[in-house]
Amino acid sequence: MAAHIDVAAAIIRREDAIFVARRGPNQKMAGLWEFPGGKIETGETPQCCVVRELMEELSMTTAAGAIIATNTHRYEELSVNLIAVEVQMLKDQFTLTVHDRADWVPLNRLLELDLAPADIPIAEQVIAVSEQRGA
Ligand SMILES: Nc1nc2c([nH]c(=O)n2[C@H]2C[C@H](O)[C@@H](COP(=O)(O)OP(=O)(O)OP(=O)(O)O)O2)c(=O)[nH]1
Repeated sequence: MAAHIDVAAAIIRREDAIFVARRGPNQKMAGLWEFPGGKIETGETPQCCVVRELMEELSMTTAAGAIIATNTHRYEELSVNLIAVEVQMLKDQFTLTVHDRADWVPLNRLLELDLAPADIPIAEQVIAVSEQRGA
């Protein structure tokens, strides 16, 4: 049976744009765009995980809110349960360490990115939620 992991990913919104990062050359799935985050450790909430990972990988100071979307994707050898958490940046700064690019992408262009496969349904749910909220 394929290994299974729970991963928390940050949905950081600024006006009509979402923060995305591209997986760096030393990471699995290098070159694909993702919502930054990482594996949830035992006993950790998705919110604690995402705040910790954003600090570790991007030196970003954040606060996490509600879970906005989830998706389980089966890669060849790994099943990833991706939990997308709404996150606020508390300071407008970050530093790339594991990613090689980051960008703010308008919601209506999110699906044009070469996203990690698990992230496509998450992006669709984020777009749907924003449309329901009327913004
Ligand atoms: N962080 C993150 N990982 C994702 C996304 N989509 C997706 O399929 N993944 C996969 C890639 C990896 O197999 C796994 C999380 O890996 P990671 O490398 O970011 O997590 P981590 O920092 O805790 O891992 P590690 O380097 O310590 O091994 O989930 C996403 O949007 N964000």
